[in-house]
Amino acid sequence: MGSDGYVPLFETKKVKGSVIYKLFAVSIFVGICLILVYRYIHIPREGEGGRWAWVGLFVAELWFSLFWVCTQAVRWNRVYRCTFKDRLSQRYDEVEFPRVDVFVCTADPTIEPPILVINTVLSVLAYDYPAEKLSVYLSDDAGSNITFYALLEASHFAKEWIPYCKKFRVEPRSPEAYFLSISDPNDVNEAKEFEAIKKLYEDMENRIKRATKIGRPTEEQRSKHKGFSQWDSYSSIRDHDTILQILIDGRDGKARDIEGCSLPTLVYLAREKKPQHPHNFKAGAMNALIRVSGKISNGKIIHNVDCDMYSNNSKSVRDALCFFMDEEKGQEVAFVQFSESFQNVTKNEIYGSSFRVAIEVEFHGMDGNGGPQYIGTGCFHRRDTLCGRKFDKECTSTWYKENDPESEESLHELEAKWKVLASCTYEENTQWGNEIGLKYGCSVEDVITGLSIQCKGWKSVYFNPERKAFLGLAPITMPQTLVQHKRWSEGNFLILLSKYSPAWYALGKISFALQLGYLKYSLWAPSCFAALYYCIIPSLYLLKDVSLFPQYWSLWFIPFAYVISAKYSYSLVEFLWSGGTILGWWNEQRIWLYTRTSSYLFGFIDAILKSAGFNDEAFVITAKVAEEDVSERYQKETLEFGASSPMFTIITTLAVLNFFCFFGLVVMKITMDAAGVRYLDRMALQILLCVVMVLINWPLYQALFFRQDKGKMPGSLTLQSIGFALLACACFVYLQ
Ligand SMILES: O=c1ccn([C@@H]2O[C@H](COP(=O)(O)OP(=O)(O)O[C@H]3O[C@H](CO)[C@@H](O)[C@H](O)[C@H]3O)[C@@H](O)[C@H]2O)c(=O)[nH]1
Ligand SMILES: [Mn+2]
Repeated sequence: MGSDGYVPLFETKKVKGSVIYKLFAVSIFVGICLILVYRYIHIPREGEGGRWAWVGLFVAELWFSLFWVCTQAVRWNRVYRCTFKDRLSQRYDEVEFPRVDVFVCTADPTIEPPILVINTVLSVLAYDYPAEKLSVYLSDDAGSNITFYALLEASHFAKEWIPYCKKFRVEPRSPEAYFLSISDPNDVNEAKEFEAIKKLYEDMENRIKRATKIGRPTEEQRSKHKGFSQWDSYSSIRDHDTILQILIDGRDGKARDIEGCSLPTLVYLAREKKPQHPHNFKAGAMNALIRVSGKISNGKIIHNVDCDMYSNNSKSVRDALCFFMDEEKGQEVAFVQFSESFQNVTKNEIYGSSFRVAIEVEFHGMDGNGGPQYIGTGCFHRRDTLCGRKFDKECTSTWYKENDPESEESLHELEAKWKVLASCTYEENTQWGNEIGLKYGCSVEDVITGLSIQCKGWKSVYFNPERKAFLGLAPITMPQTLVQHKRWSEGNFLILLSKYSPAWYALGKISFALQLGYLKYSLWAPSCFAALYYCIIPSLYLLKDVSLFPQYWSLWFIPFAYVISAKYSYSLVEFLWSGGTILGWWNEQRIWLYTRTSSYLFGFIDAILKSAGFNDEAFVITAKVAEEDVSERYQKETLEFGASSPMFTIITTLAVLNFFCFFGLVVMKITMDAAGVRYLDRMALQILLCVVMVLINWPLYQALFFRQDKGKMPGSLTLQSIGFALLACACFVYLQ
């Protein structure tokens, strides 16, 4: 307790042992500098073999060093947060709590099945929060009547589900996840109710799945709600009017659950779409929700989740409020970003999609430097900062003084009146998508929006509780993983080129370390060149017998050996400390290689084309379902390739090329040539690099040459990669 009796609602702890870490980092830094010195003073003279290869390596190593500095910025000042929810409830009466508007976004009923969507919706509807203060909005960018039907079913089911959750303190409150986690309650009474609610859920699930299967709700189902009539004028996903339906009206005293308690508001919105109007993807959907919710409930807090990301802890709203409502430090907090975790990662995470180290380490580092990025889901915002308000020390917020939205008219009248807020033309000649709401024109709308908020003087908070607050779905195939990384690398690179560049615009507005933190992501895309160079050129030069690294008896060998071993052992330790496995770490290195050499290259090219005005923005949605055999292979941790793609051409060619370099020549030289041993001496690091490339690509060779299942590499790629690799080796050896 402070001297004036102030008791904080949250606590921030600095990480221990940071001095040791800093010393260690400095030692690596010295090693890196020595490597650069070595490269610089040993550049081969004009006419000597390998001069340009050497210069290229120098540039690549400079790039990696710069990148390494950015990765340090998110490790120096890590902080950890904890909240005191009991103090919150002691200090504030529930009537003093702010209204919270929850946004759930969905965009495609085939790859985001309605049953998944409503599980997420139900998990947030059942938050442990006063119902009168809670409103849930579903934005459906597909404007699908099946999703609407599913939400309608959910609105009925909620009347039983919410009281059940309260009575038995259910966790998690996504019905599907709950039923999966519990087989049978011990208590007899509870067991009865459990069976009953489970039956109710399963019946609903069957109805929804049937409707999904036939592609529309049945006539009988449609006749039960007037809202379906809005689909009469619907022509396609890209061409329909606004559909706005308030399914549960919390302001209406009649909306009660089976125990007679009031229910949260529940709204369905499909904004208007017309082929000639860009719709700006998720950012456009969020902005339409901000406006519509502003009229219906106008919560001071806006909380959003992706449709696959259910709430795993019913008290998360209270956690977030501990940050916003803290009298001393809450004033400066613009948003509270929760950690993003996934329900479907396997033990050794073959696609590296759990982002362990980012979640357990790097975001804590961003937090210590002024606040994490906004990552699009599992986040709580102040409504006014999202709408562009600048930070102002004098301005204190009183949370409970709500601006009551107008409410005399009937529901139907209101829906009709507010529809215009979600029309295509509403934003014309306004600052929406620019100074107000989420920003347009960038496929990581979340990150650029969060950055601009921080540049207005606000802080953000990262909260990573032990029991993960939100669980989503990570991609489960290689194409999905690569495409997702392409979208991210392209978006983050576009931010660097945009008005809100973390390098220029943010200068002086946020801390230097936070700038570096943002740069770490912005520089993903251009990193492709250094990575490509490093995994092609040294291997090819093995064929020419040209050494590009110091020989191992040389003193210059030491910094190389130290930096490589220190950096990788540290990265392994960090990964294990974050809860991963050794194999998981190895798999992550593979994904590191594949994303850098393919996704980031395409991300880079597309970003450049886009900023030159040649290319339209696109947002490829990650699929949340897969066929049975695909899921099975995923569970067995077998890489899934399937159809061919230009990205696969790159990664397979690289793999085969390294294999040729390794096998054809190194093996031959060492076994047949008497000078083989000497060769090994001179080329130790280069050979090591090539061997690691071959080892890490092992599963790829299997997919290319040995596997028979549907998830293997298509045969055309086998031929293509051999052809390209042979051509590259031949050109290199004979033409140069
Ligand atoms: O036109 C669109 C496209 C997408 N979405 C929704 O946006 C969410 C995220 O899309 P997803 O395909 O799942 O992308 P991910 O790569 O998994 O998402 C991460 O990266 C995105 C930015 O690239 C962020 O928006 C997300 O919040 C973040 O989880 C989903 O709920 C979609 O339904 C829309 O509402 N409208
Ligand atoms: Mn997703």
